[in-house]
Amino acid sequence: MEDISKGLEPFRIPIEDTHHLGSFLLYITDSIFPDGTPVTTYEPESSSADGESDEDSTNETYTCSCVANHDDHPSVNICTVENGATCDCVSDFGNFYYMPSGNCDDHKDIDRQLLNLEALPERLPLVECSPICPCSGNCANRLTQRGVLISTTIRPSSSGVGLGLFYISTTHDDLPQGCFVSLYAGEYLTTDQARQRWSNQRVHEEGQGNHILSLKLPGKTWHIDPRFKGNIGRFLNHSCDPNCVIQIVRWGIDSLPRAAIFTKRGVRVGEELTFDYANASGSVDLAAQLDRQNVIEDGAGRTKCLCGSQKCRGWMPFDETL
Ligand SMILES: C[S@@+](CC[C@H](N)C(=O)[O-])C[C@H]1O[C@@H](n2cnc3c(N)ncnc32)[C@H](O)[C@@H]1O
Repeated sequence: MEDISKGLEPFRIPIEDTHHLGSFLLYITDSIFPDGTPVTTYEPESSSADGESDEDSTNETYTCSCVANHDDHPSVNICTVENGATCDCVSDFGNFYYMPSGNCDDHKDIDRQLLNLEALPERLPLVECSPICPCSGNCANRLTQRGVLISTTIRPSSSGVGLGLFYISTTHDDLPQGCFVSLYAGEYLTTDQARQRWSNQRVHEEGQGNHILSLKLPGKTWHIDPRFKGNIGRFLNHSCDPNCVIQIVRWGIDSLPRAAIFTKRGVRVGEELTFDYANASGSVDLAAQLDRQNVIEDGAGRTKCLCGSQKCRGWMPFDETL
């Protein structure tokens, strides 16, 4: 079977059905701007082109001095909670990753880190050491920068909603809660660009589905569109009772927010990985709001949800700003 990542991820990601890839053109491991520039090159400005204020802006690049501590902490995992006082990133923003005792899935040679979801205050973005921090690439505060380290495959979803992403393993070990699955990588769009794409698609490609994930942060919304260029994140279907959750993560405080997918409970071998599309900002607010409104009575213009869970709200969440 073909590896959808074409060797770009640490392990092969077989795809069982290449005939239903729709508009998908290119596998990328991290997001890009529509002109192909990597989002790692983003430099915040005091005001943005689409007129929204950018509260995240700063004129100073945040620098981490972890390298100064290499002598005291020769271990590669220098940026841990235990060594937090010696790492600017960890002392300022915390490190919510921990190493469980024992192995947790098929790649037993990997030191698997997990996210402590219970300890993380809701909506708080994770801040990892940045790719240019002088600590080593093996630093314990860079979990989402290492690619997809669990075994997955893409195959038709049993709920009949096209392709989906499934956890596979030869060892029959469940994935534990807090396991990093992948980023939701795609093209970063302004709100105007996202609206334009969505309206074009509705006119010319009806039925192809909406892949745009909107990250609503205070004062700023970023849209990630993996329809043409993306990673395995684009194959996770929506469930009203999902086994994964989206968590906002920054690779350095002044970087763009990325969307990272983590398991929110244990996942059995063969299970499809899903998240709640209403949860894209890392918050339970919208999902709770949809429950209160009982959107089942008001489905105009929405897609019927086929997640099949007992908690199904009836309709797919829809971003009204698009
Ligand atoms: C991000 S894609 C997910 C992957 C998609 N199934 C595929 O084959 O490419 C999102 C689209 O999948 C479909 N979808 C995902 N979850 C669904 C659900 N619970 N009910 C109905 N359609 C769903 C919708 O068409 C949605 O716009």
